[in-house]
Amino acid sequence: MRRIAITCGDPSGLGPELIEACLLEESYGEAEFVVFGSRSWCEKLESKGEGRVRGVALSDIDFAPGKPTPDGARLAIAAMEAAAKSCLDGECDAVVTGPISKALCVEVGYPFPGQTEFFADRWGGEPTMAFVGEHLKLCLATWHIPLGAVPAALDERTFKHSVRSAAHLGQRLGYGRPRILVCGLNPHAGEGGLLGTEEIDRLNPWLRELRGELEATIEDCVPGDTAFGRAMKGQADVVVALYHDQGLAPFKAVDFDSGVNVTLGLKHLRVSPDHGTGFEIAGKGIASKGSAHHAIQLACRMK
Ligand SMILES: NC(=O)c1ccc[n+]([C@@H]2O[C@H](COP(=O)([O-])OP(=O)(O)OC[C@H]3O[C@@H](n4cnc5c(N)ncnc54)[C@H](O)[C@@H]3O)[C@@H](O)[C@H]2O)c1
Ligand SMILES: N[C@H](C(=O)O)[C@H](O)COP(=O)(O)O
Repeated sequence: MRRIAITCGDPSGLGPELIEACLLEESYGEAEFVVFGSRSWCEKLESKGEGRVRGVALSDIDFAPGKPTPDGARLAIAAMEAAAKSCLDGECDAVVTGPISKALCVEVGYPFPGQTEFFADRWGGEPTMAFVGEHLKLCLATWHIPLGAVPAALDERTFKHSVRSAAHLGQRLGYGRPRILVCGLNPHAGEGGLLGTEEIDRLNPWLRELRGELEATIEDCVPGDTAFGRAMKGQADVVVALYHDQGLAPFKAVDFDSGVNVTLGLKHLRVSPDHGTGFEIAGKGIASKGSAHHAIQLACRMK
């Protein structure tokens, strides 16, 4: 039996209502859940959860949907802290996080650009930000850094780690020898050096070395503008994108409702819906619970 920790995320965002809808309307087999959030939310989920949900109340404030506050950001951080500890203490096996506002969290003293970096700090390990959707599986080589910093950040260790993570993700998802497409950094993967030389100078030689090491099929860098189309046609199992929007623009266009953000490489599994706080639609009953549902499902099943 798996026990899954679930954080509320920003209590004025979509997290609480979507987690509530999932836990009270969907079935997750034998799994049990520990939810971290406001007292009123925890008590409601615990009372309606038919013995499968335990609530850990971390604030007595009733937060209004769509009206984010510094206290809400503090609760979001406290929930992450308690959930991370629940895995370290052996009480829970994995964490599902509700979406937070990074900007608001930083305003109240949070020192990380996202939740991936928080869990890496608390649990240890070398994280990879990955996404699993109905149609696409994606690993990012770099994520929460300015675009201008990407070329320098793509050193041998970072680049190879992302491709190794893609091979590992493919294997965990059941592709025996995953086929991996790695996007080039430059338009047309450099067009033979005409549009940039990182592929020729560094990335393709590193891919050649990885071919000898990994149980995976890996081509030289492919143009980023066709990699995802090829994956959609079934020509690849996992795509590696070299920076945030190269991967997440196509991924969210195609798999927004089924997409799960998966943090690989840490001591425990952490997953999240692929959407953000959605403050403008919070509390209106119009948000889709698809991504949150898939995130909880994956946490229950992925070892
Ligand atoms: N895992 C996370 O913690 C996480 C992930 C992404 C973004 N964020 C944060 O969320 C905040 C808002 O970011 P954003 O506006 O770029 O992204 P967003 O995902 O919150 O919203 C993008 C668009 O999708 C819509 N949307 C979001 N979730 C939806 C759902 N479940 N059903 C239907 N429509 C939905 C929104 O209304 C909006 O139009 C930012 O502070 C960002 O940092 C957090
Ligand atoms: N980069 C993610 C996205 O756009 O969906 C998002 O910011 C969440 O990142 P963390 O899981 O690190 O919070």
